Amino acid sequence: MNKPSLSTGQTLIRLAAIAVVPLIVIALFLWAGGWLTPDKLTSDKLITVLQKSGGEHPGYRRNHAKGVCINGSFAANGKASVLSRAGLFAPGETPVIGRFAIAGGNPNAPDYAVPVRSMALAFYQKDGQQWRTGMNAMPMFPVKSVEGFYDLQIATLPDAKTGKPDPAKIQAFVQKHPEIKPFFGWAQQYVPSSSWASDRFNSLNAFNFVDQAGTRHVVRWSMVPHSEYQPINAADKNDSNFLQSDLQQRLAKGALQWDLIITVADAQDSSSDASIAWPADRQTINAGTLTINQTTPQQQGACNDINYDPLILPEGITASDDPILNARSSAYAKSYNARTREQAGAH
Ligand code: HEM
Repeated sequence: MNKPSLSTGQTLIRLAAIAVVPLIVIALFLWAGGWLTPDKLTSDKLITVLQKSGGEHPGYRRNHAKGVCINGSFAANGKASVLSRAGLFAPGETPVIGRFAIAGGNPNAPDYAVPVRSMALAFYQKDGQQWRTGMNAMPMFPVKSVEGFYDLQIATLPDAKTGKPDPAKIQAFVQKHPEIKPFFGWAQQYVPSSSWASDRFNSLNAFNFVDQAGTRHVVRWSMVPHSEYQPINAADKNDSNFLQSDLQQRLAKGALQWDLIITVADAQDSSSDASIAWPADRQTINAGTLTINQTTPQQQGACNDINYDPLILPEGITASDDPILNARSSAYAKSYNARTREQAGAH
């Protein structure tokens, strides 16, 4: 049976419908590639600005580039199980592979030149799930947004003429991101310790702990050192790797320990703004003790192949609404892909 032929109008409508499909596909590609939103802060932009600030160092992390691997275990006392059903909080031991580092993208920076230090940990639960966390030795993050982080890198880039950050740019930054004032106040009076062993490391970002009943608790956490604080001294400045030397000397004498302290938010505490420290009177729970007994150079150590993505979480811990968490996750993946590709010799 012959089909009735289409009128010119019907043919045009059908052709237009067919053309719409590839146009939608092209638009989706442009959108996914960021061409429709050139001002959007992508992980590429974050990594590029970190490289501008720390320099190009193929094979190294794009931030916290200088560090060492560490090994040990976490002994849980069971007390944090009221907040989270994650396996690692039940009484018992969980092996840990971690990393100490100093902030910044320069793997050759002298240890004394960088006041901010970090501890990153991967906990390996019996059920195969992992908890990865990166903590910094500061009480609050300088900024509350990803844009703030990006702007801060730009504002603190050295001026071509003076070799130092331009005070006018810093002033303009503070006007746009006034939340940085408490951080500057802290930094002005802060005297770094003479050892990673005596640093207190803080999650800064908030997360949710989820208990057996499915109830969420907004928390932050800290690793609080057993070793006593000693301020950095003149002799430390003679050794550009004094933190690594100190760590080796201490571990030769015995293991180092920290308590994992969980801080529970009150209703008025922000879960999305890491630039605000929560008041000191908040409920805390000591979840157990971290013991570190071994260190290895990062290039040969197990931590080299670990991306301490803060969103790798076991059942019982979930991300908060802090927008910095997603940005961290995607920037760390970019950095990880770049450095492992470079280490494999494929530039
Ligand atoms: C938008 C904000 C941030 C960006 C773009 C960013 C970016 C990065 C990048 C690219 C790395 C290197 C990752 C790798 O190659 O494995 C890194 C490392 C690190 N960051 Fe961030 N970061 C941000 C915020 C934070 C915050 C809020 C903390 C809070 C504690 C933090 C703690 C750390 C730590 C501890 C490391 C070292 C991890 C390790 O030893 O492997 N960062 N960051």
